[in-house]
Amino acid sequence: MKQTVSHAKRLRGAFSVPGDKSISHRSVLFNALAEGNAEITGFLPGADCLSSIACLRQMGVEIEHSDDKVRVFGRGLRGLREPSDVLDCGNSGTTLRLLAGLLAGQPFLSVLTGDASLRSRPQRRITDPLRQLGANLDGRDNGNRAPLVIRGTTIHGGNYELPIASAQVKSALLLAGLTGDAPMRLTGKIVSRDHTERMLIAMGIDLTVKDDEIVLYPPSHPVFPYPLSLHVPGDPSSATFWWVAAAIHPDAEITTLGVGLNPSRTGALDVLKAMGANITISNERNEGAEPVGDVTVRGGGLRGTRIDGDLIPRLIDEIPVLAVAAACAVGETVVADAEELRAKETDRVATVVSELSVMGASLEATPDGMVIAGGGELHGATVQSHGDHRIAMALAVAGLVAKGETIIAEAEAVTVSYPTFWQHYAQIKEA
Ligand SMILES: O=C(O)C1=C[C@@H](OP(=O)(O)O)[C@@H](O)[C@H](O)C1
Ligand SMILES: C=C(OP(=O)(O)O)C(=O)O
Repeated sequence: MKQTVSHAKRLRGAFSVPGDKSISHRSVLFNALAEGNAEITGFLPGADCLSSIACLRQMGVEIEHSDDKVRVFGRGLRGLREPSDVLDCGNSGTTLRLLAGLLAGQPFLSVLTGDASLRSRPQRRITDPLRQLGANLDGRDNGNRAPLVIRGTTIHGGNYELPIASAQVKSALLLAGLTGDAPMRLTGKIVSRDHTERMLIAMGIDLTVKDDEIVLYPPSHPVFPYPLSLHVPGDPSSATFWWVAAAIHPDAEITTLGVGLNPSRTGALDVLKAMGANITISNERNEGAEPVGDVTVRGGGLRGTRIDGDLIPRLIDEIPVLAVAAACAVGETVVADAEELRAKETDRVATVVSELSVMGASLEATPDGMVIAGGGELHGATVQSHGDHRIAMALAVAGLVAKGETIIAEAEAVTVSYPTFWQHYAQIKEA
């Protein structure tokens, strides 16, 4: 599908973005292992989370789902059954990697695959440590690419030092550890989004988090994990599209209501503040295990900044749209230490640089990020999402300030994480 977008005179709106993708995945994956039933509201009905539901159903988990409401009938840590077919994770890295950990300790055979993008993404980051813990799994390219084949077995606890700050790797190992025969201790780069830790603790799992280590003790009593009913907060990664839209537009005021403000996810807010954006946070509260609030951004000028180091895992999925902010800012922005961008749905260094260049931005790829000159005027053009949801939405935001019309090819990719994106896009322009 091609979507044509054009310059907006003004932007206004106050609305809730859909539920957090990371928490939605975890809400169904973890509750499938619970001893009892859980009700989830605010669930993200995006294609990625629907892949998680479909895979769980293939393993005998009963799940009722209607729009943003989900009921999961937990089967306990040892109640899943062998799927009779390959498990298709679609476009979702989170589904594939968390399931690989979860299935490593289940007593049956499973095969995990996905679409062409997912099958091209690196998996040794999970297969290597899982093998070290005793898992029996393999895949194409010596275990580095899906399809992955898992012959479930007893997982041994032990120590693993995480070489990359990845919540997917951390979560895969913790899920494998749940059915292990000894405690699992993770050290190294353990600081990344921490929804798994928060949720497992809330489900009664004995898990301790310190500055330099996470230790998980496999539950010894069959009442664990408890089911966890929850309301999923709005996704800050989705809200960032509107925060940037408002920040780069001279006549804008947009409020995103009930957005997750977990500090491991708010790097984009910190960067926009450092760039001089006019941001107000109100109504801060806790919902379940997560902090939330309302975020209002008003239009104004931005200046260039540096995005690197510890900030990167706190905003990795927001970099495509932050690049749009940087292209509209005065002065240079440098993104560094972000080689992980190259291992997402597309090589997001390459796709951001090629598509924003077509719109007149002046930016260059580096091995671990990009340098964006800033200050240039964007103009409409025909651009490609390359089937990547975050690239499609970042280009749509650029189109709000570009001169003339922008045509975005493969714009349907937004359904992966934000199925109502185009409705909200129309609303903020018409309000
Ligand atoms: O754990 C998660 O829910 C996610 C972790 C991040 O990936 P990495 O763990 O590969 O950094 C992120 O990019 C992805 O969109 C969701
Ligand atoms: C990288 C992403 O997701 P995943 O790894 O789950 O495919 C994303 O949503 O930007």
